[in-house]
Amino acid sequence: MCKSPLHQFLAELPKCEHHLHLEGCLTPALVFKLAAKNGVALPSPEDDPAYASPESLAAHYDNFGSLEDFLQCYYRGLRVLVAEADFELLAWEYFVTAAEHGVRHAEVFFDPQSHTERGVAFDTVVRGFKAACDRARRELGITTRLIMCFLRHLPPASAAETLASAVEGGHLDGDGDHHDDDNEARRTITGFGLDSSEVGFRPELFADVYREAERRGVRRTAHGGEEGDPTYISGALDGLRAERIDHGVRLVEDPALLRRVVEEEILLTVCPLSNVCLRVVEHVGQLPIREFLDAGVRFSINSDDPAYFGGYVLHNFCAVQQAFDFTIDEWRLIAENSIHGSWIGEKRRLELLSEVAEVVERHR
Ligand SMILES: Nc1ncnc2[nH]cnc12
Ligand SMILES: [Zn+2]
Repeated sequence: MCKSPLHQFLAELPKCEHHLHLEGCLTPALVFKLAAKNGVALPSPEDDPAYASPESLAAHYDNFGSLEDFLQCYYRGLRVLVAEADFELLAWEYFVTAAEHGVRHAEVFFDPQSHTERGVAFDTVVRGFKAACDRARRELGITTRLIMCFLRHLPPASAAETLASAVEGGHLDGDGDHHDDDNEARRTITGFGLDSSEVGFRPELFADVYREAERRGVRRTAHGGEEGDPTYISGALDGLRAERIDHGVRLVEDPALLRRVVEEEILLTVCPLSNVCLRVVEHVGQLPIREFLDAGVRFSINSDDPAYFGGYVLHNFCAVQQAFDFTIDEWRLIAENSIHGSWIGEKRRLELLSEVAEVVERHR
């Protein structure tokens, strides 16, 4: 996958993934398979030549002009997801690949409104994803958390309805002790996120649903500083009391805010290949990853929408290594920070830290 002498070390390094949209794991092969199973008509190749075959669809995925351009393609593909089993299969395929890439803990996003808007029941989506999470724990030894995202291009009232569905289904029930793994695992939905089009859809619009999340002991993250300027990051920290920031690469433009992120130990969930595919930067070397490491900003490295952006998590680790040539000790720090930023209890945290220590010792 990469020519670095550290490749085997990177492959074995236990990873936590925090920024992964399950709907972003919809491969062209799965689009065609589920369309046939569910009798969903795909655009005809005359209308859209990309839909001629899984191969031509994959080629189309390689050429997005911006976040908005990508999101149109992402939402169009979702129509093939209909039954609980479809959501389970989508997530299961991701977990199998993630395990091959050394993922040991995965906190995964899903976008319920993109399904309920099409008439798919909220509980169908959650039950399917939950079944895959349970199977990942049993068969792959991966621990998981589900993070429900609100689509920021839809009105806050729609977010409030989605929150109500989660409450009614009992998916937020739990006693809020974040240090206890059993309590954490009992809540079907661990956290809330905020995604979709960023610029023009300020985080503060969603303050009410986030306040309710906090009241219920639900964890909070939000996309920010992907295309939006650093005020989208400070808006998420102040207006939503977000505990993590997804992407956050434009943080580097505001040194005072960067110092605050270091002091408050906010984790950034950085997605290098996504940032290149969506033209946030021209190449991975332009990302402020070295600056973040040197300044003490905590970050994890993630794949975002791997079916669309040409790689799963190890591909992202390799791209970072090719650009920045980190040492084993620097990678150890990155791995440990990603464990500290995970929404897990103390027992699992210690397990993951010792797995990292063991791999580091073996490769030193
Ligand atoms: N990279 C991204 N940014 C915002 N919303 C998304 N939804 C799926 N991927 C996304
Ligand atoms: Zn994302």
